Amino acid sequence: MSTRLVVVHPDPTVLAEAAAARLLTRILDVQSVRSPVHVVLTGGTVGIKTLAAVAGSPLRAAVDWSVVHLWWGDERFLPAGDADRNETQARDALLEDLVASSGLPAGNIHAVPARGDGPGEAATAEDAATAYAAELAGYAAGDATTPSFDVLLLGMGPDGHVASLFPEHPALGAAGAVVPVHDSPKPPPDRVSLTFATIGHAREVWVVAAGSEKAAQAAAALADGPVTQVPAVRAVGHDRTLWLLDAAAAAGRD
Ligand SMILES: O=C1O[C@H](COP(=O)(O)O)[C@@H](O)[C@H](O)[C@H]1O
Repeated sequence: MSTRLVVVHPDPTVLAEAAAARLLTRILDVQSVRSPVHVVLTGGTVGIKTLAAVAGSPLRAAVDWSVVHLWWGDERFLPAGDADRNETQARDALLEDLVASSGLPAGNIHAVPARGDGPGEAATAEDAATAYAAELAGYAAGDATTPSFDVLLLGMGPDGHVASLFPEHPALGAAGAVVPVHDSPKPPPDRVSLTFATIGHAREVWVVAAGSEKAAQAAAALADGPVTQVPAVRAVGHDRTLWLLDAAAAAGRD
């Protein structure tokens, strides 16, 4: 049975530091029993702040990064290196440093293909979704279509979206592992996202969110509101779901 825990931190900086410490400890714990370790990263304010906190943590030296594989829950379908790509922000905050100084193989970074016509790039969000799904399938066991992610991090927007699964959007009900998303209400309009089926296949899902603008939707999700209005309600891990909030984002709860 899946369990849920809500942890509230005083402010976004403490939240990011605590999430980073928790993430590094989770990787270490998993490495004690199996390898490789599969982690899904998120974009967004707290997601990137968490990666910056990992970069500055002494605990990162305890991890064997050579067996850690990094994925994304969603991506903005933009050219490689675009500052708005979740991949670009994660590389700048942490990943380039891990490759340069901590033994993370560049090949363990599994980004969603960028928009373009070069090697490894995709002409459409559909092509990017197909390629990303194939990459995921290559690391899946048995009949699964994706790895059993050890941790899947998700930010949450003020509208309650997670990954690129927005309220009232057809992608909410998408089948398969990965879905191309068009007409996103938050720019850019074209995106690629894991589906809820894939998110639910993760052993642990952690939702990280800060700020008073998130309070109403965090409360609605924790009160099991309708997925069409508050997609974050479907952010549930197979074994465990963690909600890591700052006090402002937690303030809407009873
Ligand atoms: O566009 C996105 O937004 C969400 C949340 O971002 P935030 O800045 O409000 O924290 C993020 O989780 C998602 O990965 C990203 O593509």
